[in-house]
Amino acid sequence: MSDSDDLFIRTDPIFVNKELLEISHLPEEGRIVGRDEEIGQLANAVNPAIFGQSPSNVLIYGKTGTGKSLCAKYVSRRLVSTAEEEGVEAVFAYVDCAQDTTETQAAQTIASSVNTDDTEIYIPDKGISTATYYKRLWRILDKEYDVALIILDEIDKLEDDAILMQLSRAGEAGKVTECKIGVMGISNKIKYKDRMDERVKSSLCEREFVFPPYNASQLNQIMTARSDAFREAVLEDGVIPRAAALAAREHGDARKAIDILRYAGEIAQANGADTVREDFVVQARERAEVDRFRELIRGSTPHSRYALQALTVLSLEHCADDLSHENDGFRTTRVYDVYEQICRQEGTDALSLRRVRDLLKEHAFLDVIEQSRHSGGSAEGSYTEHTLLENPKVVKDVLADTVD
Ligand SMILES: Nc1ncnc2c1ncn2[C@@H]1O[C@H](COP(=O)(O)OP(=O)(O)OP(=O)(O)O)[C@@H](O)[C@H]1O
Repeated sequence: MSDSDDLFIRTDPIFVNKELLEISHLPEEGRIVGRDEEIGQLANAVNPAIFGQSPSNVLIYGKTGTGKSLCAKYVSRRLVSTAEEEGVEAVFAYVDCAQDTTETQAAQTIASSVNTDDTEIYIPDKGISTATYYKRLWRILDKEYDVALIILDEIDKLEDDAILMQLSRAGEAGKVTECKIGVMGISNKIKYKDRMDERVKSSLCEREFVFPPYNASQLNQIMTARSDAFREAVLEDGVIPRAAALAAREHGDARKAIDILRYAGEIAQANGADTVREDFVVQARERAEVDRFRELIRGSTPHSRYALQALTVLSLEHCADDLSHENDGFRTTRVYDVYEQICRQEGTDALSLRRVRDLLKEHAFLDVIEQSRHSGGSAEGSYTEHTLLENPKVVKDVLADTVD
């Protein structure tokens, strides 16, 4: 090959604006689809901030990829700009509690994100006590703002409730006198609230919202709103409807629907195809599923993974027996027996049957497994069966890869 030959393709034949399909991409207002009602409700809860009054504390629940973080940030941004028009100084801070799991880290993140040059208050990355971070945070808030909204995303990942207690009581306790504080907690754990301290619960959960999974038509609109990521005429007509139908049937997760679309484009690229075809969507979906599953598992506790591993062991044995090709379920007590064996192998104490039942429920909530109630007749009463929704071999590999 001579130097005058082209070794590289000079323009991307498939994508023209691929950022629109990246995970980190935050859609603008016009691209948030199908969440008008939820956005309206959230806005209503924090609306008092515009009159300089306390916003309600809210807790947002919903499965992964249902737009919780997106809508919380969107409403907060709009609140800050509308408040400003009304002469109210508002601010919002976003904390990813999966990153900032300790009280100190979360307090540091909030303080540094609301800080301004004018305060002349210094918030170091580390090296000062939690109490000092709080003191500086309260001073900044009182000095600079009338209202502060604190978004705590993946709130269930916090080590304890300490910061929730501080934030929800700062006004009452007289630590902050000028600034009103509102907290927006976000979680995809249905059981999260049960773990909260009663006092925190009563102040933090003034309003609760559940974001439902997206249906096929909403996913279709979400993807269509980003189809300008592709070059003109590259996306074949059936691609988005197919991706939307698959994603809606499985989980209603917008992030994964968008991943499927991006992967389908990448597969077209890898195949040197001129267009993105419907059959690429099916391959893309498989890749997106493994990714999705890996992400769901990464955030879970060791015991939550052992419970899942137990169900995987049973499912694999069942496949090996080849009793039937049907995906049969396993009763909680059977899963629990295998879970206990796994705990012994791992050298850890098993949790109670009740806790393991809750862990399985969390997996069901996230569509990793499916639960069904059965009636065993008058002698036996009713019982629950658990079925793995993913391919057990994939689950096994992903679990084996996952370390804390
Ligand atoms: N209604 C929507 N319109 C447009 N894009 C959306 C919508 N909902 C979600 N998305 C896209 O999916 C991504 C994931 O959404 P988001 O982070 O809000 O989900 P989440 O419910 O907070 O999920 P998780 O619990 O996993 O954090 C967003 O960054 C956005 O790109």
